[in-house]
Amino acid sequence: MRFGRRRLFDGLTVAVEPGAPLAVLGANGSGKSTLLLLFAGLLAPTGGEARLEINGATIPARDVPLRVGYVAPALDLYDALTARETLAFLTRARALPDAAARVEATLDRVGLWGRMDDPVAAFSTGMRQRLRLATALVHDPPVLLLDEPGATLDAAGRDLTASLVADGSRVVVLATNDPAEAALCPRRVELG
Ligand SMILES: Nc1ncnc2c1ncn2[C@@H]1O[C@H](COP(=O)(O)OP(=O)(O)OP(=O)(O)O)[C@@H](O)[C@H]1O
Repeated sequence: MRFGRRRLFDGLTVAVEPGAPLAVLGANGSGKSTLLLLFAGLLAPTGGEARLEINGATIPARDVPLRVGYVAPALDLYDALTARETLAFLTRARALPDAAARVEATLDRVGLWGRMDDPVAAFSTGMRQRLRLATALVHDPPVLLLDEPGATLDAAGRDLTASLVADGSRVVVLATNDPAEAALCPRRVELG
């Protein structure tokens, strides 16, 4: 992957098992966010291809959003929608079953049950981050890509991200500069 003449990484293969989350570490600008964007299929590599394989099967590009939950600080939310409407939109876009119950259970999981009918415009920074986590969880993906998930969260919110990272049923990749978050992961890769 390159930006102009700056090469970030080349020929990188990462195998991550459920129950053994991988921390992606490195200085500011080393490429952590870029790597997660590539994994999420949200950025095309400048050369070659980025491929996501689960149990040896390559996931077609169009299916990657269904198999991956992605959270990053820059992920935009729609201010005009409520939290419930935000997730309802995603359940429709992803044609998910049991949409109403799924939306409510997910908002409960991230601690937004009591505010689910408030517009996102009225949400605090940490509440927005909790809603970002909800957007990554609502389709119950086997892969979670978390870019600095706890940066704006309170203690309960950081416990929530810790429980997501520790969830042995999912493949988790966590990009972070926070040593406490990194310590949740038994495996690490250092960029730069
Ligand atoms: N859209 C872009 N255009 C040009 N350069 C970019 C772009 N996105 C990222 N870069 C460059 O790629 C490098 C890696 O950026 P990236 O955001 O992946 O780093 P990071 O490790 O996540 O940093 P941080 O710890 O600050 O979040 C930086 O040098 C950055 O300037």
